[in-house]
Amino acid sequence: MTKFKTLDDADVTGKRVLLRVDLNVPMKDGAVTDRTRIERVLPTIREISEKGGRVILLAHFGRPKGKPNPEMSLEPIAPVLSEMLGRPVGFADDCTGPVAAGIVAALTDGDVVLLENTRFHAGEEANDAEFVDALASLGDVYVNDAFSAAHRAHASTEGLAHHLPSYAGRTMQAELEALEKGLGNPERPVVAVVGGAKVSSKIDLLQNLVARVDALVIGGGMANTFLAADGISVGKSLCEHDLAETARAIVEAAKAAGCEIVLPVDAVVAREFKAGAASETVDVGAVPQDAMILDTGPKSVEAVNAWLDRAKTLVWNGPLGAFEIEPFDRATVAAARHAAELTRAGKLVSVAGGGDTVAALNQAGAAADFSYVSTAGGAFLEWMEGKALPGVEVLKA
Ligand SMILES: Nc1ncnc2c1ncn2[C@@H]1O[C@H](COP(=O)(O)OP(=O)(O)O)[C@@H](O)[C@H]1O
Ligand SMILES: O=C(OP(=O)(O)O)[C@H](O)COP(=O)(O)O
Repeated sequence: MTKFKTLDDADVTGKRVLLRVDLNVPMKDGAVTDRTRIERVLPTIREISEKGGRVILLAHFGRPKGKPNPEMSLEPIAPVLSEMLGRPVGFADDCTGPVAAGIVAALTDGDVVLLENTRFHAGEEANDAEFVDALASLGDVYVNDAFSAAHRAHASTEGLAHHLPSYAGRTMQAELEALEKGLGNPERPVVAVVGGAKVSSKIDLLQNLVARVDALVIGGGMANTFLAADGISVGKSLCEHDLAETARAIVEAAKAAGCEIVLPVDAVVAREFKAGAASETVDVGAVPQDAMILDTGPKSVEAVNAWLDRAKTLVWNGPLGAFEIEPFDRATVAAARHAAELTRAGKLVSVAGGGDTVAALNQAGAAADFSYVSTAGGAFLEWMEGKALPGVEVLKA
């Protein structure tokens, strides 16, 4: 088991506690559409606040590439957090500089404040020493409760731990314990389902993952890159053509490891990405040039479900389609409900994670039946791959 200091070891009373959380939640039209990540950090916030700590929340939202971007502001999340916590949550529209310093200086014991998106500064992702210093000057203690961002060696997820006494939050602790318990020694066959849209940031980890699982089901936006690498035309679909070589290497690595790669054989396509857009189901070899794949087709879902029937353990990150918009939720909902049924019947250990994956499982009414639902997607897959996560490693020091 991972050994690091937890809140049991921390003296937070009267201290300014920089608490890294993951508030990168699914949102639509300015409203939070899935609150799971917020719910999961409430115990840590409450514990520090009740012990008299001054809670200064650090978080990112989206990928603003080091520049302020009003569309990726954390401001709309503060009132949601306040409602869920049942106490006021202040907001500072910068995470460093005079605005942040002023709001932090005015805190009294037990107060909670959220600072604006750390990724509005290029120093965050660069883990730049000057930016880390600026953040560190706001706190006396650092607590990391963002397991789902622990695969990033950023200033607020890694750098800060070198500067301040550092501890794991309750969610970080619980996630690692639950993953170790559920997947530390998984019963085989193990099936991994990987979909979603973060193709370039997740494709590399598949290379190692294939050595740890018996089948890798590739769906969602991720599948298009593999289909294209196989010479199949995917029209206007989300696809990273420059990763074709990587995709082919993963298929070879899977062959060598005896892992079966399961790719879609049919797809639901549309010409527009909006609710009610006309859609049709076609074989993957017949995707029209002016259309995009927005969901995995029914024949492919049957193949996925057949693999779930054979499996003893499922690990899942990334929806099989653009589930936020009907009817492109069908494959994700069908596979999620099938996995939930098998889990309820005691036939499958099912572990899923990722901000959007959790939202999709909630939408399908399947989340409660899964053996474990992690807040993490990429971090969870990297953990599964056997990789050391920078945000966890630094807490062990
Ligand atoms: N075929 C597709 N085309 C475009 N987007 C897709 C497709 N399949 C899935 N997606 C999108 O993937 C997103 C989730 O991807 P990702 O962020 O990788 O998952 P998670 O947050 O669970 O880790 C969703 O917003 C969904 O709409
Ligand atoms: O949503 C997240 O990851 P996930 O999509 O893998 O679940 C985390 O907040 C990390 O975000 P990032 O992938 O932009 O670093």
